[in-house]
Amino acid sequence: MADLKLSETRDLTRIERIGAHSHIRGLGLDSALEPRAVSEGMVGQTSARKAAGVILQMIKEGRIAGRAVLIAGQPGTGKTAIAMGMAKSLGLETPFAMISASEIFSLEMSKTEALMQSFRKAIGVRIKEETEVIEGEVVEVQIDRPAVAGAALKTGKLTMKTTEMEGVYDLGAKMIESLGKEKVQSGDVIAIDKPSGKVTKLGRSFSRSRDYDAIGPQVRFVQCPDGELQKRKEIVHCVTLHEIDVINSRVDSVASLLSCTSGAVSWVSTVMLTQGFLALFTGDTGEIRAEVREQIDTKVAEWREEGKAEIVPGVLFIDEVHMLDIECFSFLNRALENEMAPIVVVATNRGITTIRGTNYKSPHGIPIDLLDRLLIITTQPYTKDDIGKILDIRCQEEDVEMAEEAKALLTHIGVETSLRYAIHLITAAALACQKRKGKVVENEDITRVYNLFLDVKRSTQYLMEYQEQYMFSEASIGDGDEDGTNAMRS
Ligand SMILES: Nc1ncnc2c1ncn2[C@@H]1O[C@H](COP(=O)(O)OP(=O)(O)OP(=O)(O)O)[C@@H](O)[C@H]1O
Repeated sequence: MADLKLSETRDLTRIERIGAHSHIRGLGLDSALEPRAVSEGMVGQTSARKAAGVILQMIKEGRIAGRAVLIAGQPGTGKTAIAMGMAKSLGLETPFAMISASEIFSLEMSKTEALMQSFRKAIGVRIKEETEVIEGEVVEVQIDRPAVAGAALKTGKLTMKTTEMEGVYDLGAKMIESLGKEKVQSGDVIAIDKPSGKVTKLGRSFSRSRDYDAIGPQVRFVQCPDGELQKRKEIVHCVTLHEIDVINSRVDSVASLLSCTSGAVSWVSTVMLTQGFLALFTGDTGEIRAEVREQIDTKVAEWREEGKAEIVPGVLFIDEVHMLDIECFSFLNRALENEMAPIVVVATNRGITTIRGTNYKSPHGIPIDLLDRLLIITTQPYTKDDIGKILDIRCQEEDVEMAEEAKALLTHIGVETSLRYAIHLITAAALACQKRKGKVVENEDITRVYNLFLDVKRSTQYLMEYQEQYMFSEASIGDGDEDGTNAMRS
């Protein structure tokens, strides 16, 4: 059964999924943070990209925390794309958490708990751990075979050397097994992690390179290490505060975390190793008790003081931020004051609107006091040229070959309707093309799908014409603006 599941997973992962933003590979800036016209999947929107680049630089330098940025702009002007670009440009070690504000309203946990979890997913902890390793060139592996099979456990001796010294170590059955697994022989340069006994083959010693007439391309030659055989080495683990929270609430043994003094750091890695990172993704997390978090924060603060850990403030992106209510906004205000807070990037396409949970209106539906804290970046509507280029990139991303004429028509549709609608038509037109056994998407395919699927303007127009036939229709013809969209909203 387990095997079956595994092979199913493999099959599934072979299918490459194309998401709305999969063509975005960064912000497309040069080293001076100047936006390139078309780069890393990004087109136009130069001033917003440049501003995002400055924020990114602040994050990378890691010195500031608790700043908040608002990306405001009309629908489909690339707010989420810019946030994705920021995420892609951050190194793997800087956490990036992304939520849509509506996600925090659930019956399973309170809104503020959901927000708190998102905050802590965006705060990284780089934990440094010292471990002892034995590193050197193997001179000899000598295994004493028991006279009678199975009579006693195998024992043996391992002789290792560096350029300066040589040492002999007694081997137990477990070590013999590890060395056997790695096929360790004399002339190999190996490292043995002392606490776990894990053997890593670093390569073959240069001094042995003449031993062979023919050497396979996979053989790696390394220098015989110098200095002591036994060394202390630093290992770095990167986890988020949320991951530490989850592990602790799972094993429910903060006590074990707290009881570790010198070995506190290795406690994290031991739990990671024994429970595995996968443990983090299974089942519901539920609410995490405040005292668990408090204790973890105290412990992390201690590690920081001892130089064993560093905080890496990441990015928390909250899309559709106008969906948060007044309680959440007040939570955000306070959470941003915390010295470990991540950079919070929020986005909205709303104008002046009601703050959820109140009767008051405010720009973007965000209370003025929070708004005052935000660095505001605006996105601008796209030019025809930009739309054409984005559609071109999307065609490449979706592996769709499109005739120049058809691209021009699609760009025109994008200008008249919306960029999103035009992007959606790419896949549909490619299917229409496939159906007529064509290889290249032509005008006829675009026209076909344009007539099959309505854009917002035509859909509204249709509603205005046939509203009597629909239930509970309240709009009268004169209600709307030119294209009737206001009437639809009302
Ligand atoms: N400058 C850009 N370069 C490349 N692709 C872009 C750019 N701007 C937007 N896109 C693409 O256009 C589509 C719509 O953009 P996006 O979802 O980022 O808009 P948005 O401003 O977040 O919209 P909304 O306000 O409706 O959430 C996405 O597929 C996005 O990747």
